[in-house]
Amino acid sequence: MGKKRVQREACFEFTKRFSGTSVADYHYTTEKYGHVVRLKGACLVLIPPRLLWHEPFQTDERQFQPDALYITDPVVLHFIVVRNVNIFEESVEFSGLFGIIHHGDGITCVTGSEHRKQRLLINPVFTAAFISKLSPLFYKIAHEDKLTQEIGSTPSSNNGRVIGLLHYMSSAALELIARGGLGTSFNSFNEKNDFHEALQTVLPMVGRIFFVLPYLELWRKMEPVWLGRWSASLVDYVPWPAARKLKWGVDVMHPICVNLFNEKKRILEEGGVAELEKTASVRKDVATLLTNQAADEYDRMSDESVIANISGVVLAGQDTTAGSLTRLMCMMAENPDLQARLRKEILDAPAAKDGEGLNYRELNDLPILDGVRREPSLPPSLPASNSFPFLRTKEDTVVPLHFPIRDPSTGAVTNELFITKGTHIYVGLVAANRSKAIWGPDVHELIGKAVLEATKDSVKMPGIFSNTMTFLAGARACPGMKFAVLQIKLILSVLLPQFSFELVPNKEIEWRLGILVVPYIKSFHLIQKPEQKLAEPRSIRHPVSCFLVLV
Ligand code: HEM
Repeated sequence: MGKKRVQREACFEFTKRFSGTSVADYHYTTEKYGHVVRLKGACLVLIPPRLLWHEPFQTDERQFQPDALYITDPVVLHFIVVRNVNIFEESVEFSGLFGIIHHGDGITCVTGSEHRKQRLLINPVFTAAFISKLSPLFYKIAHEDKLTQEIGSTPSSNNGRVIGLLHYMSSAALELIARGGLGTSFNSFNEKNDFHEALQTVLPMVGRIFFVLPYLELWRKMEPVWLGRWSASLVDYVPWPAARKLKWGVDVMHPICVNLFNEKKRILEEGGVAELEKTASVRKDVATLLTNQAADEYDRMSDESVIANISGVVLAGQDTTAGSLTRLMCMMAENPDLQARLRKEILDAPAAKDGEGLNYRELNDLPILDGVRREPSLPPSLPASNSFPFLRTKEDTVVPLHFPIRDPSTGAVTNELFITKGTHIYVGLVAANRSKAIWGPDVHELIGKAVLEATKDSVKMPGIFSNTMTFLAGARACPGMKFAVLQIKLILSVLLPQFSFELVPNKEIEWRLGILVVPYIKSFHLIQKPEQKLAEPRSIRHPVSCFLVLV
């Protein structure tokens, strides 16, 4: 058997695993396939995208999806997401999808100077100094959570109560982003809440419409505008439940974001900046910054982009945080000893003894809590870059490698990688966080405090968060990182002293990969519809198929 064939089979096997169901499938990819993996493209396309899209796929236009690279090598990642963002641009799949979900060019779908402008506008409310002021509000909301209210008031039986934790975490995260980031409330703790349901619907549905993703950007920019709107209205009649559900979610989300913006704008026009700032929990928030922009026309964002950003921040900040929190609680349930140590640490903190919530600084002073939230094995809850082409190479480029590659056909070792124009790049967030070569041989066992030690010795990663790739790196790194970390720490500090968490006996939890990482329990969906049987995950050859059918 020729070496080429072996390589092809390895690629194929990896692709099959890549499109597998469990996040755990990713944990050993670097050990098995290395830190740069070529993913084989999918079937031949009937209508070449270049006939439909003005910037055609360059690598192999005969394929519906061309070959792609799945990258976890630290030096390559640094080269791609930090140093050369102009060469490795966001893919049309990404901008088309989020442009449609948010009805406009928000931060998630613009590039270059427009992206920089939008980031500069929202950055001031994501600094440590600013976020630290949010802890009293977060503490109040954590106490309003149904989890603390309902379960806490139920007389406890010896056997405890079985709960779908993600649902509670999701409501709390939505309310935190609403009140902390937008100066409003989405009544997130109400049982019947269309907005909440819409937010939880859109991303899972994307997995079912993956093969139209390359065309969404073209569709949303379609002219005349009425033609685009008219064709969108037809989606309600197509015999394709996933597309209809996605449209339902977007149709519910959009007017709520429009109303929020109009209300803020009205307050600004009638009462000026002082009145607008009264709507924010600490004088400023994302909504006030976006509504009250500089007068300079060049620096201003269109109303459409402002609304898209309001919608984008809610979507980006809600189920990501909820997923991470639930994953951490799961980890606590799997490690009762760690859970007990963390509980003691929180209860022993002076402020906790006074019956007051811990503030930003006090939370940062707790070493076990800090170690736990740095957990590299914590799957990033938004592995978007694992789910569909994230970046596309704009020109032929030679990229340096940290881990050399051996050419299977010649045996030659290379320290550089030639990436051709048009190649799709997946940034392997999950796999990079679990690479033994990066973190050391015990990466799969690292929990809690051990992480702090491991961070010191590990290979330098470009990620902005504790050497992990969880919040990405570079110009597109998550601006909400500090916001998310405060939420996570604060909610843990409120819940752990009140509850002890255990896994339900005989029910194995599996974390599965869609656009978000979502927990499943045996054959039941853990989040919204426990009564519903889990649909079989769909798996085809191309990595794009790693979207899972979640609901
Ligand atoms: C644990 C929770 C979170 C995780 C793991 C996370 C992770 C990420 C990642 C990996 C990206 C890059 C996505 C991509 O371009 O493919 C991102 C982007 C983003 N995140 Fe987060 N995030 C979290 C929480 C939040 C929160 C709480 C907010 C807002 C308050 C937020 C706002 C955003 C925004 C606006 C972007 C787009 C940035 C841009 O394109 O420039 N995220 N996040």
